[in-house]
Amino acid sequence: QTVSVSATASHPIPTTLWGQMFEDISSGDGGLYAELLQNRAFQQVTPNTAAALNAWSAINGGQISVVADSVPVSNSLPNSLRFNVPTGSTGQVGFANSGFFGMKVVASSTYKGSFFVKFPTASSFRGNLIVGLRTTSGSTIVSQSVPIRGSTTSWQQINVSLTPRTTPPSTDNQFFVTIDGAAASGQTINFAMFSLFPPTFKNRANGMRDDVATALAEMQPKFFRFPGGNNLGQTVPTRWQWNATIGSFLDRPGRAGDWGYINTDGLGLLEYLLFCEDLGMEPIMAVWAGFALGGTSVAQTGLEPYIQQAIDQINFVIGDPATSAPAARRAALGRAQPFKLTYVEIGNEDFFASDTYTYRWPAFVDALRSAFPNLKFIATSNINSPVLSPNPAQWDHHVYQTPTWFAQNSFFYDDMPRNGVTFFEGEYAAISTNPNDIFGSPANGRLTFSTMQSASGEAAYMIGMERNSDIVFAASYAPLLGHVAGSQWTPNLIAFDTGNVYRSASYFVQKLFSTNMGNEYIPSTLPSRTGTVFWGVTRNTATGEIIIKVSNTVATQANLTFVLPFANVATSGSLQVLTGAATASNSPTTPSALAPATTTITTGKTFTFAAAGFSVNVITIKAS
Ligand SMILES: [NH3+][C@H]1C[C@H](O)[C@@H](O)[C@@H]1CO
Repeated sequence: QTVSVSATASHPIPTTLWGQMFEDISSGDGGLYAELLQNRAFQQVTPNTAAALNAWSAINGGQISVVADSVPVSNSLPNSLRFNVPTGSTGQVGFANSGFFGMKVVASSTYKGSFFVKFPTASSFRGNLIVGLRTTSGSTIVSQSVPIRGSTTSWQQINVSLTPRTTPPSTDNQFFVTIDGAAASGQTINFAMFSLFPPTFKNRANGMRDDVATALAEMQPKFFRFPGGNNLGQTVPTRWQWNATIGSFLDRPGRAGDWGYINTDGLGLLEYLLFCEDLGMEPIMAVWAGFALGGTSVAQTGLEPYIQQAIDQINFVIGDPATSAPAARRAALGRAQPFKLTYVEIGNEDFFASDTYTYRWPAFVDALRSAFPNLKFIATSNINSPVLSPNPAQWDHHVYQTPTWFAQNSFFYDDMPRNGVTFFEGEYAAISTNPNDIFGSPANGRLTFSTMQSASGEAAYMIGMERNSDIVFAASYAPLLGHVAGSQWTPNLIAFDTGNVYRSASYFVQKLFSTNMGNEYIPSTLPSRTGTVFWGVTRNTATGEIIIKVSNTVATQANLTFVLPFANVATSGSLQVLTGAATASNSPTTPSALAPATTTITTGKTFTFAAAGFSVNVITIKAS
């Protein structure tokens, strides 16, 4: 196959083309968000139930229960941990938190802990709490003594700073609080709002888990879609609400998330926005748009308060503190300057409620567009079905399919009309090899981790989106992150457990495209729509490099001859290649089965290239 490359670019590559979609789907709390304690503030639990004590356990006979405190630590956090030392206790008595499937502890790292404590009734007790980290088998890793007294009947915040000298043998570790049982026999002490942070990404307070955030940063993503996805809201009262996710932890009630567990909302709107800036990403921010996934749509006559809440959410991001209360909240939290925001998504997957989207879309867009005329609003129902008014200028298209589907739909956007409407491929992934049961179980073809076959199929589809990036302005694989021990969805771009991060085959494909984007598209001989090998050419005008991406989606090697029209073409270029067996994948048991390799290849005005079976290739050549 000969590929003739054009001398002139057809269109600029949008700066936002490759990015990340994020929602908390076993990926926020216990994942990207660095808080180590699970159920840290007993949010949204029913007092006096075993479930309320999730992740908490007693030590040496300590009696613990979650109670609705008569004087809670804050209005948003009505529950406390009631700790009673049985009379006749001996030895250290207390309780522990098991984190999210344990917690990673590393020597010489400093773990910053805090909690609130009070005696519900005054007593003459004076003594010390021992606060620290221990292995699940009970041996202390590091601890600190904290004096308390029974006269403290109002909430007192305690802060500890724990720096272990040794690294424990595993991640089976706990945070603990104990007291001398004999000295404290019969005492009752209340606790609230625990928190324990390891060192975070860029050392941000209330920040991100360093190894996970580092893996995200390595992709050099250009946008970040948040906070959902489904996690926008299963019911109207439990929807994501921006104002419940900012400020002090004491003011964040948490919510029942859409994936079967409580979201602390410690990872909130300001944390998302700061993370966008830390990684050089533009936000693509969703507003809840009157449809709850459980099936409820707010009636047209009842939308106003939710539209106002969306306006306030946007004002928190870009408003003027002098004229907008939500913007003044942002300034009071230390950020007077507005954040960069171009795109706002109206809802999520509203094809589940197209009938009401026909009135919800105009209600939100008309109000938001008049409040923020410079923003672009993305519709989330099926493209032009139903027809919406006003006609959306941006659509969010999602597709989960087989590897073959992606290879066969590399030309998905080639036939779209060029009429000013642009597209956000907000979620796409090859998730099953079974076209008759895409969302089924692993026994029925569902992928647990992406494979070389799925990643090369996705690459073929991405080559198509790059070719059509005059109308595709952004695309992101989904879901981005998932905890291997408790995920609601597979495959994820990045899997992680308590101590490790696993970069998938698809992760390396996303990274290859995002770190080798170029800034203009160079047309070339089109691949066959029904073929199995796909290629695309871009140029980086700053470096004078031609970037050729090739995806071979089948086992047989593909031989290509490239013909470049440029006067000067380097005789050698760099090749970054990800290749392996069709079913090869990176997983906890085979964490580095697949990794890109960089070599030098012979290039020139005309050169041949052999694309290995099941391979994704990026060739970079100096040319002018
Ligand atoms: N059902 C998928 C589509 C939705 O937007 C996401 O929350 C889910 C996983 O990426």
